[in-house]
Amino acid sequence: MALEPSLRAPLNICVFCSAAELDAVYTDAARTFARLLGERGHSLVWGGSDSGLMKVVADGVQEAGGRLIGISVEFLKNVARANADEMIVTADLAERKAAMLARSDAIVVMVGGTGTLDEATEILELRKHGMHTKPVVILNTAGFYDGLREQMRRMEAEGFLPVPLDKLVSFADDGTEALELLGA
Ligand SMILES: C/C(=C\CNc1ncnc2c1ncn2[C@@H]1O[C@H](COP(=O)(O)O)[C@@H](O)[C@H]1O)CO
Repeated sequence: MALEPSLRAPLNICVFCSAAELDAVYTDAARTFARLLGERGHSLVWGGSDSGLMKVVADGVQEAGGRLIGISVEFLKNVARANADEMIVTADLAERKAAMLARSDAIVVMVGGTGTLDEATEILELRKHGMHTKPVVILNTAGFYDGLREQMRRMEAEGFLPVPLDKLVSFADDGTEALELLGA
């Protein structure tokens, strides 16, 4: 049975998402998710930048009262958000992904490009090998990840995955479902 919101422990939720400026179909969904996250007292762990969807999510969490934990990287530190509650600067992308995972209780993958895909696949690969057990949810706004889900189902059906797909990752249609899947 799901716990009442007031009884749920606040989580550090890591969000991977696009650094690009996007259509309202994506920004509206990101704003809604970010607001829920902040209102429920969770903290956002994210790439630290103040651009694109990353900014939309950080703004939404902060405006709703949530904490911001940025994990930037040396070559992008000049575009890091100024008013995050914490900002860590790592030496390179590999160190950054490790720090993001270490600081998080759960991971949500929102719409994004190669940067987001790189982060998502690394986190899933580590989970596959039992290097962590943190839940990973793909927020499939407007069916953006339908193709990826199809590909992963094929990997599972044809024996490419050593663990059942549903033990590796869950897909959510919106922010409410994503938090529900995390019990958050
Ligand atoms: C505004 C400028 C650069 C900002 N770019 C990024 N800042 C911080 N983190 C980034 C940036 N680009 C990629 N990342 C990380 O990858 C994910 C987004 O990548 P995508 O390819 O846009 O999906 C995101 O989760 C970040 O952690 C100057 O041009």
